Amino acid sequence: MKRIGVLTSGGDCSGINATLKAIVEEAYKNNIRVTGFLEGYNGLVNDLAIELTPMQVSGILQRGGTILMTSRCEEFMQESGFNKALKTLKEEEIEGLIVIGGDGSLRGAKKLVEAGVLCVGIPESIDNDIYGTDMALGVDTALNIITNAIDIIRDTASSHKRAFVIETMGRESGYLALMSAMASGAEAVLIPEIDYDIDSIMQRLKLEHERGRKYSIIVIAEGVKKTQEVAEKLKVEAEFDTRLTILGHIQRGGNPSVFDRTLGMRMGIRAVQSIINKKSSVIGLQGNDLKNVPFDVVFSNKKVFNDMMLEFARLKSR
Ligand SMILES: Nc1ncnc2c1ncn2[C@@H]1O[C@H](COP(=O)(O)OP(=O)(O)OP(=O)(O)O)[C@@H](O)[C@H]1O
Ligand SMILES: O=P(O)(O)OC[C@H]1O[C@](O)(CO)[C@@H](O)[C@@H]1O
Ligand SMILES: [Mg+2]
Repeated sequence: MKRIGVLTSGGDCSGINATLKAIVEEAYKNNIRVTGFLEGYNGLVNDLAIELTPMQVSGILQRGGTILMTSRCEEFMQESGFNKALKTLKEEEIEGLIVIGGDGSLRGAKKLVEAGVLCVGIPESIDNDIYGTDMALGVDTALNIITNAIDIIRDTASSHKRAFVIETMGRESGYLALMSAMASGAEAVLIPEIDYDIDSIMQRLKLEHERGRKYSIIVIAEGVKKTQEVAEKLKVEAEFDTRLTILGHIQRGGNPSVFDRTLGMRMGIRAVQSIINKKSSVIGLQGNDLKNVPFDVVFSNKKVFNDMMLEFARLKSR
């Protein structure tokens, strides 16, 4: 094998650059050269190719974002764009492709496999909504940022006797909200996966305030789509001095945690080895081990919370 390709697609996260460094170094160790496609699938559709050498990936390990840039590419989802992507892979003499991205990007990778491309996916998305891996790349860093932000908000909430409604990202997944609520000791959490009862939450919080609690933190996953409504209710009906913080894109940047650096490097090395062994699959972290999970398995199952997390969510959502 002489040359492999790599691209990063969908929302970025921290840990991608560490992964790219490991991919290039592992490939060079095996006398394989690496082409980086810029801007996700747009780089395949429009042949935006660059040579990635060990020199180019030195000093990037600790940086957030992706040096390859990323995008959401509509054209790739259409037949004409997809065919252009196949043509690029042929013309650039790519013998295997590594796709680093979220569930959408991996669906794209699955289509490439079905079209005969040797392709390995690295699950990367702060949403942690990909079946077959306990953790996607970037989740741990995002959780650390969110938990740190909630700790900071707690200081001001407690000084002012306020209720704070904090919205996390995650699309349809409540993973970030639930885990950060647990890690920060939030009083309540609302996620799309679990039925919630806002009136009962308000009653509980009011009772706690009567007993001496001076502030409340309510974490809401963006997928619930009720953040404004809940904040308004707390203000008007519960008469809490309420503030709303939407954390937004600070959840997606910053230096990767040690966990994401090492996860990315391990997944990167495994991805190159899988390409060499001609194993099209998604690299999943299961327990402490990496596994090659077939694309079909990834997309025929839905990621769910374990019983303990579900119990915690139920307790905090009423
Ligand atoms: N079903 C699909 N078939 C082919 N390509 C797809 C498909 N879904 C998504 N893609 C490609 O992957 C790109 C990224 O997908 P998407 O916007 O869903 O992000 P993602 O990879 O899930 O990452 P994240 O959700 O973390 O932002 C799309 O813009 C498109 O180019
Ligand atoms: O950066 P964009 O394109 O606005 O996308 C935001 C979305 O991407 C994610 O950060 C990752 O999928 C989601 O949590 C969020 O809903
Ligand atoms: Mg996604």
